[in-house]
This record gives sequence, structure tokens and C-alpha cells, in this order.
Amino acid sequence: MPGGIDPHTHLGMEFMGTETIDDFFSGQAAALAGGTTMHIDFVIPVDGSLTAGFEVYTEKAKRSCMDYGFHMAITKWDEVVARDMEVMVKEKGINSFKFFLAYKGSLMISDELLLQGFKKCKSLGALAMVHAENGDAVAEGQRRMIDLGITGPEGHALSRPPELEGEATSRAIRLAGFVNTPLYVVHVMSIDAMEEIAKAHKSGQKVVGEPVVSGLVLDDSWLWDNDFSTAAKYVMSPPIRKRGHDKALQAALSTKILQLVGTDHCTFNSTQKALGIDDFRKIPNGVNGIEERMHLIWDTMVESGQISVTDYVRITSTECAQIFNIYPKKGAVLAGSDADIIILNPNSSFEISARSHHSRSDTNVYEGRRGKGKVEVTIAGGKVVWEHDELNVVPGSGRYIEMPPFGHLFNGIDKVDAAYMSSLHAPVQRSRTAS
Ligand SMILES: NC(=O)NCCC(=O)O
Ligand SMILES: [Zn+2]
Ligand SMILES: [Zn+2]
Repeated sequence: MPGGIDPHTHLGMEFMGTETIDDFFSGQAAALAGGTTMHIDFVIPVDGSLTAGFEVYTEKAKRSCMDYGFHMAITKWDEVVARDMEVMVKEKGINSFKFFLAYKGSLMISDELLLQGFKKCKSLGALAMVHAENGDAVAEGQRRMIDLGITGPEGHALSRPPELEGEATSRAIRLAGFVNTPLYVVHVMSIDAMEEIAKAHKSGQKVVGEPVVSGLVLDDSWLWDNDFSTAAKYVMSPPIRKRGHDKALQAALSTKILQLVGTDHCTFNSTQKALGIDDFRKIPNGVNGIEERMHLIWDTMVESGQISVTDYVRITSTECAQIFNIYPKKGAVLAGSDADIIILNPNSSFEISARSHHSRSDTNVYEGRRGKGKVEVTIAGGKVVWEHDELNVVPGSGRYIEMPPFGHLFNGIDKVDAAYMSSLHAPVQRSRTAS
């Protein structure tokens, strides 16, 4: 089948006072060992500058051993940012921009900026993406926990409940509807957010929902573990939710309410996580998954009978290629497509451990998990890079994949706009006379 495409990763990302332990080379090597042959990473602007951010990430990605693309985060708004968005789309191969509604005081943006950003995305044919949590309410929830003396990792989950994810998802969907531009909701972690997406689909709105592996297969119980290091490794945002959300997200994936699976691979080792030993607000947010995604999704979704093999290919590869407008170069095994191919043996089994994984992290949130379905061979760009449990990767061999604007989600947007414009000239307007 076609190699996996991970739509959501953070390699070499500077975040919360530290930098992810996996860079482009180690993260990609891990990905290839798990059957993923392309990923799309988020460029974080430097002091709000998109061009400086793009340069920094181009440099970071130089040691790539796997193909990759870029999304770009928008963290402030002015004329320069608006112009640079155009440069990113027209000259740099970026066709998606992420807006953070959380991380108050660092990445978070206002609704006013969100609206400006949505309008600009629409005019450029670029997909708007949101991290949907209400950042003001999260800050309030965090203060509440600290005042109550709850400083451990469980405070992370308690301070940002699903309601805050549901509210921000609903707000982003409604504002994207107001602008009439397609929306991509990253890391959908709760029933609350998923139901907002389902509602939007019922009204015909183009909204993509991306669950991530951690949300699909884990629950929040580990955050209450007595051992700080164990609990802290599960801290990510939005938080991993209580049991029940995982199963509901799986069901939504199988019924196409949610469309594709990412990882949000953003790894910090136990020393880095210990930055928050006295205060959960300082624990760097993020979990692993780039190597485990293909295995865990096979086992959880196909082996359990919830989806077909064809759907597995769609949610791990093809859908991503289509949404980001690089199909059939990627996401397909066809004449003319890139030779990114995996052989997954459904009768073979996998076991996950930090002792044997390829990430640089000393922990793994899926430690001890076993299941059916193992990627035995990975071919990237026509070269066998994973076979007999051995990697054969070369730094610098990965290519930057440019992603053109106006993907299929933009089909028909102009017609909806035209219908809206003509509705403004309703009979009452035309017949009104001056008094
Ligand atoms: N998700 C997370 O906890 N870390 C990565 C940054 C983000 O995607 O919000
Ligand atoms: Zn996010
Ligand atoms: Zn992320």
C-alpha cells in the first residue's frame, strides 16, 4: 500500500522553553521504521516573521531522510504577515496556515486576527487550520488548579476540560462559515469537538477533522500516576481525555465524521518534561506517535473490524494527499506516483517500547502495547529504507514537497459566495424607496 503520510508533526520545534528531542532526521527515521514516508511539519514564525521562520525550518530540514512539506503557523497580524502569507503560497509551496486559539501569551491569537487570517487564506486558496481550545478559559482553569494546590500533571487535564475544546471548535467553525472558507481542525481530542464537526457537516460546511493516535487509543488515567515522570509524558494539548472519548473518536473516524489521522509527534524526554515538576503549566506539551501511528491504527481500526483495508489507506495516506493537493504524486500506488510503498504483514505482530523505538526520547506513551499488523518493508522514493527490522537511511536524501493552493476543498466556494451576494439583493431591498 502507499506509504503513510502524517499530516501533523513538530520536529526540531522550540516550545515551552526547550526544543523537541526529535529533529528532522531522528523523527523521520522513526517514521520510516513505522511505515510513514512523508510528513507535514509546522513552521513556527520567528518573532511573528513567516519568512524568517521558513528559513529556519528549511535549515532544520536539511538533514531530512524522508519527504516532507510545511504548514505555517500565524502568530501575529500586520501588513507584513499578510504579504508574507502570499509569498509562502505563491513562492514557497505552503498551502495551509495554523491558528492557535490556545497557548495564551505565546502562540495564541485573537478572534479578530483569526477572521483576518481566514479571509487571507480564502483569497489565496490556502487551508485554514485551528488548534481549538479557548486559551483565556484555559488560563483561568490553570489558575483555579494552582489556587487549589493541584500542581501535578493531572492539573493539566483538569484545567482544560472538553467543553473548552468544544467551544473553540464551534467558534472556529462558525467564523470559517461566516467567511465561507474551508477549515481543518487539528488534533480533535474530545466528543465535544467531534460533535461540532458533525453538526457542521450536516449543514454542508467544509470542515476536516483530524484525530491523532494518542486521542484514539489512550485515556487520561496515566496523568494521575504517582510517578511524575510517567504522568508527565502524557501531557499534551488538548489533553488526552477520559475513557469513552477514544472510542467515540474511533467511531467518528469509521463513519467519516473525522477524515484522517495524524500524530502531533512532539517529543520531549523525561529531563525536559521535568521542567514542570513543581508546576504542570511548565511541562512541555507533546507526545510521540510518528513511528507508532500506522501500527496502532491498523490494530485499533482494521484488526478490530471497524474499518476496511481500503479505508485504512485513505485515513493514513490518500486523504492527506488529496486535502493538501499533492495527490496522486503522494497517497497512491499508481504509474507516475512517487515510489513510496510499504508492505504491512497483517499476520505479524508488533510490540512498542522506548528500548527499541527509533525516536531519541527515553519514554514512549505506548510503552508495552502489542498488536497485530507490522510494517515489514518501507520503500521511500524507490529505495528500501526499512527491512528485517533495520533502517537504511541517508541524511539529506529527503525532499521538500511543494503543495499547490486551491485544493479540492475550494471547489464550489465561489458559487456559495455568488449565492450569498445575490441573497443580499432580496426584493425588500430593491423595492425600498427613499422617504
Ligand atoms: N499538542 C501539543 O501538546 N504540542 C504540540 C503543539 C500543538 O500542536 O499544539
Ligand atoms: Zn496544536
Ligand atoms: Zn501539533
